Amino acid sequence: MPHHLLKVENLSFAVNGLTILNNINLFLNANEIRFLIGPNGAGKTTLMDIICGKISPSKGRIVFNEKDITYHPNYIRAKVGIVRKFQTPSVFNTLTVRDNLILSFISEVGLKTVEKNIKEINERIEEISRIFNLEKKLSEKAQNLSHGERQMLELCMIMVKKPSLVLLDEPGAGLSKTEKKNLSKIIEQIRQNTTVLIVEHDMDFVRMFETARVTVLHEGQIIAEGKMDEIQNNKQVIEVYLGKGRSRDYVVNQ
Ligand SMILES: Nc1ncnc2c1ncn2[C@@H]1O[C@H](COP(=O)(O)OP(=O)(O)OP(=O)(O)O)[C@@H](O)[C@H]1O
Repeated sequence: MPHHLLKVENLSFAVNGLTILNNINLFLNANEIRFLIGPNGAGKTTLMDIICGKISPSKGRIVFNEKDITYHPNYIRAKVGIVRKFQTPSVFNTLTVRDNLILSFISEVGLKTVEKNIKEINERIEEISRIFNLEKKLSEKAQNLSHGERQMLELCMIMVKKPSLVLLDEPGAGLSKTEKKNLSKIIEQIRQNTTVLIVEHDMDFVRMFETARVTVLHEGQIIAEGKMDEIQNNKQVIEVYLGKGRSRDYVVNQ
C-alpha cells in the first residue's frame, strides 16, 4: 500500500449558504505529481486555500503524514512542510539571485547557522541553481530576470526549505513552450523528494507529465480522476471543461 502523504476526507466548504466544495475526497501519495483541473469557479483555489490553512472547511478533515491538521493555521503547516507558490513570483526584486537564495536558507536554518557555514551554503546554492538553470544568473538582480527565470528562482527558494508538499498555482502560465518543457523536467526532479499538487488550466503543460494523475473538479465536486489520456476521453469532462474550449486548449483525441 502506498503511503498517503495527504488525505482530504469528506471535505465540504460553504459560505453564506452557498456550497463551494461538496464532499471532496483526495488522496496524494508521497512523491506524486497531481494536477487539479476544472472550469473557472469549480473550487480549485478554495481547495488549495483549505489545504494550506488559509481557510477552514465547514466539514471533513485534512490529514497530513497521519496527523489531523484540519484546523492548524498556515504557519504551522509551513513548519510541517506544506508550501504554496502563487502564480505571480514572489521574490526580492532588488536583491541578487544568490542573496534571494541566502535569505531562504536564513529563514530555514537561521542567520547564525548561515554565517557559520557560508562556504557550504554557497556551494549548495551553486549546486541547486544548476538544477533550476540559474547558475549563470547568481549575480543578477531578480528584477532583471525574465518572468520564467523569476518563477524558477521562487521554486528554487521553496526547495531550499525541503518541503514535503508543494502547492503550485498555474506554474505554466506566461511561460514559453521551451520554458514549460524545462519547468516540467524540474518538477519531475523536485518530486524525487516531495509531492506536488498543481492547479493548471494549460492542458499542453499537463500532458508533459505522462505519468501524473489528474483530478477534475466541477461545481465543487470531483467528477473524474486518472491519467490525462483517460481524463481527456471522459465524456463528462469533455462536456463541462475540455471539449468546450474552457481550458486553454482543446482535446486532441476527441
Ligand atoms: N469567500 C467566498 N465567498 C463567496 N463566494 C466564494 C468565496 N470563495 C469562493 N467563492 C466562490 O466559489 C466558487 C469557487 O471559486 P474558486 O476560486 O475556488 O474556483 P477556481 O476553480 O479556483 O476558479 P478559477 O479557475 O477561475 O481560479 C466561485 O464561484 C467563487 O466565486
